[in-house]
Amino acid sequence: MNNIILASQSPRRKELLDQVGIACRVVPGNFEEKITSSVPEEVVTDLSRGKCREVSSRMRQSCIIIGADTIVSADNQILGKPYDKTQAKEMLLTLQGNTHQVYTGVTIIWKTSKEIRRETTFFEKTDVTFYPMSDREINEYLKTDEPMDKAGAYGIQGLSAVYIKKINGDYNNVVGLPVAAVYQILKSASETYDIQNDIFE
Ligand SMILES: Cc1cn([C@H]2C[C@H](O)[C@@H](COP(=O)(O)OP(=O)(O)OP(=O)(O)O)O2)c(=O)[nH]c1=O
Repeated sequence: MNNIILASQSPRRKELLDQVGIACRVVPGNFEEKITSSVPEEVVTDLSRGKCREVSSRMRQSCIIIGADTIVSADNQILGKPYDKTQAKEMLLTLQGNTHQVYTGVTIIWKTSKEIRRETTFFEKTDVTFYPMSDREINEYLKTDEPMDKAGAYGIQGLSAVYIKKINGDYNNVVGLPVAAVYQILKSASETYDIQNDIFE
């Protein structure tokens, strides 16, 4: 079982897996992302499970499917990707000068052509502290379009890096995938997998 499917259109997640030598194929999901809880860890674990199961249900060969979801939790609010620039500005005003949490939920499914053999879901949390941003800086950042496809309306890996004072936790988790935790889980699963019989021992 080494055919890995990434159930995500996020280019960052694909880059992170490529970076560490985990070869995968992207199969974009059709899962409707609805936030049904106010508890951040529940939101990301539920959405990652939904994305992963939806893609899994369409796979007809033995494979491992990875699904993920990232949100920002700040000031008792859950911030996903902004709908428009006005909402992106509101998000950045909330984050600047404060510490918030970034949660990524990950679900991994191991399946044969016939059935699911194993499913694991977990989440990682990273604290991110922003320097204060002036109104001019926020408006200039919004002109770049970088915020629009990212939870919390910023990309730590991009131009907004100049506003990040410190982080506590896994950096890659903020970018969209805690790739070290994913690798550790794949490694321990492969150690218990009986390739002859297509089962976990
Ligand atoms: C906070 C933060 C988020 N992000 C990104 C990671 C995710 O791609 C995105 C959150 O949206 P998600 O819904 O988690 O993922 P996605 O829409 O990009 O892809 P898919 O639903 O197909 O899996 O925000 C960054 O790239 N940098 C950051 O600093």
